[in-house]
Amino acid sequence: MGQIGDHDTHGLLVEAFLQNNRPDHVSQVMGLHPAYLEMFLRTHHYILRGDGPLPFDYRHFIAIMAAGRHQCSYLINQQKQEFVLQGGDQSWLKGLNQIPKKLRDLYEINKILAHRPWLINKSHIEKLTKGADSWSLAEVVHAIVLLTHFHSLCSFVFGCGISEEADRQMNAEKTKASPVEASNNKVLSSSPRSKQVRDGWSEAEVGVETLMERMKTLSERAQEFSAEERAKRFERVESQSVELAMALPSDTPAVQPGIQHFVDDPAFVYQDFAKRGEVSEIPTFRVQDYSWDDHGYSLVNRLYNEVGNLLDDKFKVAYNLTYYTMGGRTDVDTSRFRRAIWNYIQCMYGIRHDDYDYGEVNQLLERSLKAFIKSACCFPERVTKADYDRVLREFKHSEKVHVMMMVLEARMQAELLYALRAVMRYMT
Ligand SMILES: CC(C)C[C@H](N)C(=O)O
Repeated sequence: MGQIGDHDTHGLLVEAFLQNNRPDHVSQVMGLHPAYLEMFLRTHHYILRGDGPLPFDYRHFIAIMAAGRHQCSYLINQQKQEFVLQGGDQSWLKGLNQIPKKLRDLYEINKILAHRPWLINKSHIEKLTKGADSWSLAEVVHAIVLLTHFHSLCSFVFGCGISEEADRQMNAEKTKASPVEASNNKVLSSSPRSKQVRDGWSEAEVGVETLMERMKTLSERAQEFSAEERAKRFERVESQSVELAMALPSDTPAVQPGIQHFVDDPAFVYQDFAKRGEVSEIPTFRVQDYSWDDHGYSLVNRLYNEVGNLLDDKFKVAYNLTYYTMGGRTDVDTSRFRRAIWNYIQCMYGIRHDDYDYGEVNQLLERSLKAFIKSACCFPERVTKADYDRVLREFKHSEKVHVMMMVLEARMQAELLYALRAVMRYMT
């Protein structure tokens, strides 16, 4: 009596979770776009807590492995708590060498999907589904959805400066410094870290006025180009993205001691699709041959009940959401700008929309914005709050968050397209 038994510890954890994590930082920031937040949370809760082939402890551990690819301690800690709440075996939290072989086997596609999704092929799926302790196809699809969801959520977390704010808040609580109000303003407040100005990031921005003029001109003279010209323009944007890498900070932070047991082969990182080198027989991924709408969506639905629908709703909101505003101006048709962002993101993963003129990407997205988007997508762990503050200066916070939300979704869709195509090829 009076002792805290296992059951009580469990109760305390539940309580702590409810108090500390709801609403968590991610929901607060996404709350700037309620229509999107709703779709996001529906999927998030369903894949972690809803009906599905994978046991709950597996789901949270997969989330931890995924967040580990970008060293996102914020998400890792959150998912560790949930893992414990679900009664997960705590010895797994000692690291990857303590987990069942079946989970360990997933690590290969975790790595590939996070950084070079074009490398996934049907043999990866085959390996998982054959032999002792193997995965069912439904389980593989559930795992793929979890992996891609958490990889891209890392982009959002770092891209919006959420992790720095969460860390600061934790430190403040530890040292009993002034209580940090978890308001949106605070979450997005400026960080003292990383004051240095990086090459290519500091270039003067063209500004909203010019951007609006360019969008207008583009819609007035809707030009038709030949298929070859369109392909060439795609390749140009792709190879320019390689040059952009020069301007990017190349310092991957060393993996923090607290999470390194969840990270294997941290040196495996994004490599430009255009520089895929020896494996260059890998062709550009053409959306006309395999698209979310026509192929991915139904495959997910078939193997993992309703999830195709949930993802579809989420992609649609992310792609179509608009307030017809731009940096304080109203009644603006922003669709060209938003499409340029979405297609640029997928271009970095070698995905081409055949009917799109990639020349628009260069007209509408300036170098500093491209560099920021590329960082947030491919190297989120390198993005600092200061980077967030420096880009898109004339835009509102909610608009920057809007861009990050597109980064999350376009990236997730890109990873999913490659993964699902591999599943489809394995099945046929
Ligand atoms: C990303 C933003 C420029 C989007 C814009 N505020 C819109 O409502 O469409």
